[in-house]
Amino acid sequence: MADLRIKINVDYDDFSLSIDQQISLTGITGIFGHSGSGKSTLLKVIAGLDKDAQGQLLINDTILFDSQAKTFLAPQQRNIGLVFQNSRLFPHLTVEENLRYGQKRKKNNVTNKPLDFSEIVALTQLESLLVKSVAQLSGGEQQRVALARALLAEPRLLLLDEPLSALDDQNKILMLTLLEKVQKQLNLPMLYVSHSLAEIQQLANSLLVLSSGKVSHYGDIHQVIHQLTTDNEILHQTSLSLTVKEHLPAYGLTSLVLAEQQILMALNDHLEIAKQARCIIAASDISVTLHEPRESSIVNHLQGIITGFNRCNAQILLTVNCSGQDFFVTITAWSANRLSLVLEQSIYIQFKANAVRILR
Ligand SMILES: Nc1ncnc2c1ncn2[C@@H]1O[C@H](COP(=O)(O)OP(=O)(O)OP(=O)(O)O)[C@@H](O)[C@H]1O
Repeated sequence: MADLRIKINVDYDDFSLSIDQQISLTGITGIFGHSGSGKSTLLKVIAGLDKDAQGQLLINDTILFDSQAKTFLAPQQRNIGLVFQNSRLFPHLTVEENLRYGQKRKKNNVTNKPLDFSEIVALTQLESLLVKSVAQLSGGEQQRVALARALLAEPRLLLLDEPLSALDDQNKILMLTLLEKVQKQLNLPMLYVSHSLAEIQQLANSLLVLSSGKVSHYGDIHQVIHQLTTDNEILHQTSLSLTVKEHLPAYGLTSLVLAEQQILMALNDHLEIAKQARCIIAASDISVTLHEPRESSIVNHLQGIITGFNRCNAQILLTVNCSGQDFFVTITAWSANRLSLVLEQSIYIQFKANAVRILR
């Protein structure tokens, strides 16, 4: 397993980026932060596009730069691919010519099996566009060309900086599906920058959060989302991956496994049985009861223990552990008083099937 070791400082007139973090290069790592938090600057340093950074950057034992030792690998020597918001394609060339250019940038010392041109063209759905000039393509098509061109250079790491921001909703979904497929099929680690947490949640396995040029959180995506929820930094929510058990079309439901309990969601028969489904449940969509609500139309009621009790303005954010999974629930201080809720108390949480939102 590859690791990216980042120990860098970048000083601009009004902004400093200071990062000391080791990132595991597996799957997709989301890089999230508000505008101006330093996301693009970090990607530029990794790509070798910022020569003024101080410190060290390594992938395993390979030094990408070490300012003290005056070592600096040029961008084309790093074997790192880039896809930006507005892809920089050659407008006077056809799609195929743009892609062949990507292929020429391939380094010889790659360890992965060589990629087949037509395999990448098929994967990125560009077969029918090869002879077109890129100037004739839509924004979504151009982004797919940019992705294919980056892949054909056979990078060991792919950096994506807001690759969807210029696309409409339909093209965003297409591109997200494509990126997930590409990542799995080529086993290519990706760093995916976005200021949209919703976008990152659909793709990433791990999450790095930047705040004013520093890393505020890093780790498994669900754990970091839970941390951001308890820190009141995002809309309170439970983020989880569950195994799909069965579809119940007669009832309009799909069931998911939560240890010895189950969660029912609105029927989604696109989900594959026995595969993991990633979902979120807004804390405001869950309520608590002291006894199991057997005579309610609400389909989900899970037994759990209150493990967290945080006041947040006039609301209480409860953490309730059900079968080893933390759920977040917002209730009013009035309800907390009326039910005399305390830490370690055994209660039930309840939520409708429609409250379970599937991300992928
Ligand atoms: N070359 C530069 N010289 C001086 N300041 C810069 C330079 N590049 C970026 N900055 C500043 O560094 C800060 C971080 O910029 P950066 O583009 O990394 O943020 P970001 O998190 O990617 O933001 P956004 O989501 O808006 O793209 C900003 O305040 C920006 O103005």
